[in-house]
Amino acid sequence: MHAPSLHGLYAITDSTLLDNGRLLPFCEAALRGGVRILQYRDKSGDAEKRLREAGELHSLCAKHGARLIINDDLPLAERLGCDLHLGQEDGSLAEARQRLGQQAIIGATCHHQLQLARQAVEQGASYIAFGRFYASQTKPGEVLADTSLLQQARELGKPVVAIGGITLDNAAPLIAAGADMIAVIHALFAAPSPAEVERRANAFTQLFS
Ligand SMILES: Cc1ncc(COP(=O)(O)OP(=O)(O)O)c(N)n1
Ligand SMILES: Cc1ncsc1CCOP(=O)(O)O
Ligand SMILES: [Mg+2]
Repeated sequence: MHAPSLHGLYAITDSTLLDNGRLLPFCEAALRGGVRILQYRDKSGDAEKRLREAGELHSLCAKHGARLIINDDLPLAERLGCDLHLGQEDGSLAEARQRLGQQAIIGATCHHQLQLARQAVEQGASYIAFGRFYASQTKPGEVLADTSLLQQARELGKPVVAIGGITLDNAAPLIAAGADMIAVIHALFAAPSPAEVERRANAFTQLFS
């Protein structure tokens, strides 16, 4: 496994948008479009399906030189040898670091609070994620974060992720304010076809060049 670059477009799957056989073709299109960090985010609670889908995505990511990050589920990440993203209610970062090892990418949700990011870094997080920054169809109830937080968070010395309602039209100010990665669900995977996912992924990726 090559050294991960925690920079650029961070694509996150959604089990509703990517149902009916769309998960693999849409994710492959995103990878063709330049995604190198993909998160498997599935809230179904169907353990068998989650194991199968995450395994398939893991192989796909390996083919494209990308990393697969599992949302919420340390045992699944451990079983597949994947990376992990944990929210504030998703278990201990320190335990995850201990079980997945020093090389694993482990991300932490810090909402709109620098203090949560400080704690996450102390507990071994590889990156710190803030948001939502805009109106999000996926998580409308999340508290809004201020763009100034991104610049402040850079002082913690870890890659900074911005998330929440990010589109091709509103991403640039977040990158300018200090986001190393922009995490996107709807503006990428609500696309009507794999070709359009690839086009959008490519356009997001170019915002970083
Ligand atoms: C990159 C990234 N940032 C934030 C989140 C949100 O995590 P969490 O607060 O645990 O909410 P759920 O995604 O689990 O609903 C994330 N998944 N990824
Ligand atoms: C998981 C999550 N955490 C904060 S906002 C959000 C949703 C991001 O999805 P979208 O890009 O569709 O707003
Ligand atoms: Mg979570």
